[in-house]
Amino acid sequence: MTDTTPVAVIGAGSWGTALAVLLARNGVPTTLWGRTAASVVEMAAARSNARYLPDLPFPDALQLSAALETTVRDAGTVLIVVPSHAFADTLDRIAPWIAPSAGIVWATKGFDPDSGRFLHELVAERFPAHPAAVVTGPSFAREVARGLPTAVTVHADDPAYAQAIAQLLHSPLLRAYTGADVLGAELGGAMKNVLAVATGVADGMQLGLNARAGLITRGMSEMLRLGAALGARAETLMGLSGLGDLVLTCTGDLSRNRRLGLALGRGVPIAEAVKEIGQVVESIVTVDTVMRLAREHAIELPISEGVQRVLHGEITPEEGMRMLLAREQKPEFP
Ligand SMILES: NC(=O)C1=CN([C@@H]2O[C@H](COP(=O)(O)OP(=O)(O)OC[C@H]3O[C@@H](n4cnc5c(N)ncnc54)[C@H](OP(=O)(O)O)[C@@H]3O)[C@@H](O)[C@H]2O)C=CC1
Ligand SMILES: O=C(CO)COP(=O)(O)O
Repeated sequence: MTDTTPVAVIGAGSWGTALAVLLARNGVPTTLWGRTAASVVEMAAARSNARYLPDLPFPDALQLSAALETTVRDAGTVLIVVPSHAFADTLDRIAPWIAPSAGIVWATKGFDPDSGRFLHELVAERFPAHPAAVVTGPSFAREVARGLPTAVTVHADDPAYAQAIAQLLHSPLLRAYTGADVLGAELGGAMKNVLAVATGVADGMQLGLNARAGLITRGMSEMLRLGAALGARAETLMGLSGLGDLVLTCTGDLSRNRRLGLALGRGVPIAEAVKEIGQVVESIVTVDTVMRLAREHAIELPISEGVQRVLHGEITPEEGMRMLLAREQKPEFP
């Protein structure tokens, strides 16, 4: 296995910054790249990311850069942590500079919104000869930044590569597990964002804890149904990348997707809610791909469909909840 270091973290938002700090604290030579030169200069001077992750001092060893070419050219691992809508473009931008032996790892959750494809499909098509892995699981950037105990999972077709990347991240307070189901790991991380909006809406409408638990469980069932049709392993979806992240995002108020749902459930217009959150809210684009995949495979996903219709302004949150409650009685497991 070729050297996985140094690591270039591409994307200086909350999660890219938290991962870069974690890696640097682990003694991994790491450079954090941000797309706006002025904010990189600010971060370098303040030794922190005031906009996305305030109060997290950067370790001395963490390097900052606004120069994509040199950052990528020198890297053994390019760790992409941009929002899903910028993922394909980021692959294009790193392509001229990436070393032939460097690996591509991503912590982005979602699909390519233009094509509706999985991110690993984009990576495999563009970089067939490079090792590749996805890092996912229940991990609020703010908690990782504070050094609170966290478990993530790294999936790759090549188990040795998953292990090598997990080794970089693993530390006394961050357990990094491994797996070989890239599709399943990506599906869980994408779908939980959509389902978090639904539980947020219910909580925003003060429908109670029973409703929340019912939505999480029936949401899990939607994840398993779509996963089975796409070839994901059920164990993956019941693990950190699926159930783990679903529980975190549906119940934790640090989640931006949950907060969007909470605001909608309280009657706040979507544009206002998104502006107030001020960070990426992946469900807004992810939901369309989830429903496209569901239709292609003739699978009913009533909760995800309700979220799609609410996010598109076709129905109100109240109508969405009424529709779910009015569905026919049926066995829990078909
Ligand atoms: N935050 C979290 O707790 C976790 C997030 N994730 C996932 O990580 C991904 C990134 O999220 P997160 O860091 O939270 O997002 P944030 O909203 O915190 O930050 C987004 C970052 O992406 C940058 N960005 C936006 N568009 C582009 C582009 N076209 N090219 C390069 N950079 C761009 C922004 O730059 P600028 O400021 O210049 O606009 C900003 O630095 C998402 O897919 C998310 O689901 C996964 C696990 C945990
Ligand atoms: O993916 C996350 C935690 O695992 C972050 O969730 P949000 O994007 O909803 O904030």
